[in-house]
Amino acid sequence: MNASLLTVRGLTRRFGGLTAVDNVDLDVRKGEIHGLIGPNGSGKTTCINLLSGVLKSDAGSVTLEGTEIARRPTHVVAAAGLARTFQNIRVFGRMTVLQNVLVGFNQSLGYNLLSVFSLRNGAAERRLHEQGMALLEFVGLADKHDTLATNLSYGEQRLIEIARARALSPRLLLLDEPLVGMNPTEVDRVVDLFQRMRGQGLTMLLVEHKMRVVMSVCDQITVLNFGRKIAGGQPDEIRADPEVIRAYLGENHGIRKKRTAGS
Ligand SMILES: Nc1ncnc2c1ncn2[C@@H]1O[C@H](COP(=O)(O)OP(=O)(O)OP(=O)(O)O)[C@@H](O)[C@H]1O
Repeated sequence: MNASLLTVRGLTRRFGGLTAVDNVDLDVRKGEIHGLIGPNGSGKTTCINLLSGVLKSDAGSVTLEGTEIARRPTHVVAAAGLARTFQNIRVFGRMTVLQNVLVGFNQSLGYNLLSVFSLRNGAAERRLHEQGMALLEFVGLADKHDTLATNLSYGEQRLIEIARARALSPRLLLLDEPLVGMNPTEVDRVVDLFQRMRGQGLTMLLVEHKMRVVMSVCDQITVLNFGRKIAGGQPDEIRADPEVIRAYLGENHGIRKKRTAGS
């Protein structure tokens, strides 16, 4: 069994009288794709926001390979090796695809944005350009590197986000509903990408409602309901868990219909 990369104990966050994340424990092992699932409003995105430093927890510890990152600012968490994508796509529409990825390097290496974009000077800039192109090659967007991001499809913009997150050279990548709004071909493409990223040793925590995908790509799954962890285990165990079926899987087919677009 691989060592734990991310160890979460007693993670708790309240919004007024509502405990959105309630004493959650989570272990994400090195090299695995770990699914975080549960009904709408069960606390998944709040968890991702707590882990990535976007929100501060009220209680609990979060360690990434031994480094405590709970309640630390986002840039400190990113520097510790945690990157994320967002439920609502965040690309810079008026920048080219490559420039969007280079922004990721800017965050990770402390490069000055101007020097990142004036890719004409020294060897460092050329190297950066090559690394950005390699990331685009990996996600299948190299031929569109010079296109404005706004002109790409929804699914392709999601790939830009993933490439940009990888520019941080993360040890753990948090993916918050990366497949929302994608057509089946795009879904298959991204699932293949996840598998190739795992093949390269990248560890991922995946929040996703598409159970076909979760059950086929995840090594381990944690299930939340009303902010609490109700189950954890391999896909087969989760699929057969009566409480998970009652709380979530039994009604899963209706979930996407109830949700509003892009939420
Ligand atoms: N900023 C906030 N202020 C108040 N309540 C919030 C806030 N963010 C989330 N909540 C509440 O916390 C609970 C958990 O929400 P969260 O978005 O984490 O659930 P989720 O499992 O990600 O849901 P979904 O699958 O719909 O994305 C919900 O009841 C939600 O309304």
